[in-house]
Amino acid sequence: MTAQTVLIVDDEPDIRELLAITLSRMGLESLSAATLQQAREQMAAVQPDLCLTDMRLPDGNGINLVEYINREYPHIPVAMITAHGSVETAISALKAGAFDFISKPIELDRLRSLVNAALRLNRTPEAGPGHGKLQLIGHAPRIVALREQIEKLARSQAPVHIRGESGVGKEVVARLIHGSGPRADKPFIAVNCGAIPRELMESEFFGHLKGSFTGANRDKQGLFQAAEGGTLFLDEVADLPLSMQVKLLRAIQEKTVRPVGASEELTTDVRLLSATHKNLAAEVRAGDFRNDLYYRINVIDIQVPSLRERLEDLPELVSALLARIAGSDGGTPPTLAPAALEALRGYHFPGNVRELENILERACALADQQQITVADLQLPASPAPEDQPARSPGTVEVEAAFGQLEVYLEDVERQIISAALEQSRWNKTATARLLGISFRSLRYRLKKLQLED
Ligand SMILES: Nc1ncnc2c1ncn2[C@@H]1O[C@H](COP(=O)(O)OP(=O)(O)OP(=O)(O)O)[C@@H](O)[C@H]1O
Repeated sequence: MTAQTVLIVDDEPDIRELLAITLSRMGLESLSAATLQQAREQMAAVQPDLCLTDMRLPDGNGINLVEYINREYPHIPVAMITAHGSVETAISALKAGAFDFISKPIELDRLRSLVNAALRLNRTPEAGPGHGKLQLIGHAPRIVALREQIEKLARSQAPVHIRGESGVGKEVVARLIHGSGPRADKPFIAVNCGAIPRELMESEFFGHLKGSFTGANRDKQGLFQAAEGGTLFLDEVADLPLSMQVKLLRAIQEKTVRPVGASEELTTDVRLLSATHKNLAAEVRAGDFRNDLYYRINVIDIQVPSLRERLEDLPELVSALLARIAGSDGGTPPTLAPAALEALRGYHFPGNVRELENILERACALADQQQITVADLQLPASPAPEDQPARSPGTVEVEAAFGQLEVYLEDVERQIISAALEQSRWNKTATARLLGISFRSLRYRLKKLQLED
């Protein structure tokens, strides 16, 4: 088998040499480039298995190279070498599509584990959401797009924050990101941050030593240690008390944890995924969530649509869920009478897929025959108008546009672009990606709408 090849892009010969020696000890070949231009040429000529790039290059910066590789060679992982303590660069690199980053001075152990993880990516033939038993059911355009996003994110080590109402499948998404990536054979540990008593939080996350507090009768491993090499999924992360947020931030920044009662810190290698049904940005504005932690965990942000927004998936979800329910009883799945499906279509599902699952489970128990009727569903009455979910502020006001359609549309466009810019922290590349338009198109619109700074 021919050795795998790594392209090293750095203008400092010493660093190139150090990296090349380490890689050759791992049985890998390396190529080097001192400039962006040389890197592009090498990429075209050789198509390496991994690219490691420095941030500052004589003819541009490493982020440009990350973007270029992602566009032209999306199957080749690229990692960024960042200056010590340069959080912004690391986060920009991850947002631009880098699979991971390593900071200077380069620790060789960390380099080896990064390289191994990157090379494992190319050897994960079954990679891709949906492998194994777990599946994101549905074919609505937003679910199809989400599936593609999961596949991409599975290849990266970036922290991902998953937003969405209760029961939409945020944990399913997190499990798929983990299960489709290079950490798949390592643990996936999910924790509901709202369910841990405050006084036990530190010990739950970081572990404790026997005797470190009353009731600590033996050493206990924390969640970080349990997730070592794998993924820690912080569900309902907005519910973390502020005191714990500081400690978590430190653990993420330093990649170390200290069990309660221990004097030594332990290094950790854990990918963080998080989720909440709350608006985390609003929690930050209200002072209930630390801005610095938000910035760290929300490097990539994805939204899972509510069931109301993808009702076209109802038939597929219903039959998959009925099969799942029947499977656990060992029987043949019942079917849904056409009127029952219609009734479900008219329901607003505040609890989303989880609620659908519960409704069907109850209906299966109630149904006399193999077919579920409207009565078996026992759907709650429609909520009073004041209980209905608030209409989105972006709702079209048809009459306001009469006589001034262009002005109205530009105003809508301005609001959307401003919100996207804010969400992407004014990173234009990320904003264009979020909106699904090209960078050039975004620049044109910013000028047209006078949003340029
Ligand atoms: N697209 C989907 N495909 C298959 N099953 C789904 C899907 N979405 C949700 N489910 C199922 O719905 C239930 C709820 O999903 P999950 O726990 O992932 O939701 P959640 O958004 O994390 O909820 P919460 O906010 O309450 O933690 C699970 O049983 C899950 O298997």
